Amino acid sequence: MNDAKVRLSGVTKRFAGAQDVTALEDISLEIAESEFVAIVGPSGCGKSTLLRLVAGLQDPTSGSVEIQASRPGRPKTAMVFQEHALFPWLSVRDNVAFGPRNREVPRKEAAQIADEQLARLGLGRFGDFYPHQLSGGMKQRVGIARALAQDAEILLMDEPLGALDAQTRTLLQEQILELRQESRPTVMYVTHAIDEAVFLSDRVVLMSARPGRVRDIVELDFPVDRGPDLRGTEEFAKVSQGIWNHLRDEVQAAMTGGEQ
Ligand SMILES: Nc1ncnc2c1ncn2[C@@H]1O[C@H](COP(=O)(O)OP(=O)(O)OP(=O)(O)O)[C@@H](O)[C@H]1O
Repeated sequence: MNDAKVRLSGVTKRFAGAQDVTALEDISLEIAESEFVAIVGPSGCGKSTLLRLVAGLQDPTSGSVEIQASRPGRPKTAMVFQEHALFPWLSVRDNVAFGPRNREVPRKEAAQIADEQLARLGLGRFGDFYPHQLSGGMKQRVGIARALAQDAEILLMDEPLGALDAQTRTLLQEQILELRQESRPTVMYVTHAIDEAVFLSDRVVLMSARPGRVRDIVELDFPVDRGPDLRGTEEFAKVSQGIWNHLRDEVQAAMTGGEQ
């Protein structure tokens, strides 16, 4: 891929300690502009580590991570975490405006950006609220709005719906799909939920039990303008089952201790 937005080449990550842990081994992966790539794999296979390496929060032990910048000054990455990680002392609006304010966007403009992103997530009325006044699903939407407000080259989402109940999760999956259709961001999306990966993405990267390697990459043929009905189709069930069949051994290996 010549025009890769993200290029991971032979990335290995080891953590030194009483017991050395190889979290990731020889990961090579390219992600195109506007592509939505889901990453699934058993617990502990290094999915979060992978996102942290792309975010520049950690360095690979060997190999490289390159991000193609589209314009100077644009943040490379913005992260959405499983736990919303909002600042409790800031209003919802100020939480979302935090990224733009950090980039020295004037206060009024940053508030405007925040209000726009909150409106996109159906939270237009809640700008003056504080995080403790919101439900878990609303907080998570604020977390997503906050990441979107950073207008980063790549959106990194680490199990963003993992802590939510099934119904809220289903609704938020649909919201994320709409956001995707509106603005076509480049996304790396870690999830344990195979149906979520299939519903949202262009490709699903299947990882092995630790040390995490790319075991397979499944290309999905569903169009970007897919709707919620996709979930009820035979093809959706077939693809999801196929991914689970691939993953089952890895999940079992992780449960019995993996390689280390
Ligand atoms: N800072 C660290 N120091 C030492 N070991 C670490 C560190 N961060 C992660 N690890 C180890 O690296 C491995 C991969 O962790 P990581 O959190 O990336 O996995 P994961 O696939 O995201 O897991 P889960 O699905 O359970 O969230 C684990 O064995 C973990 O204990």
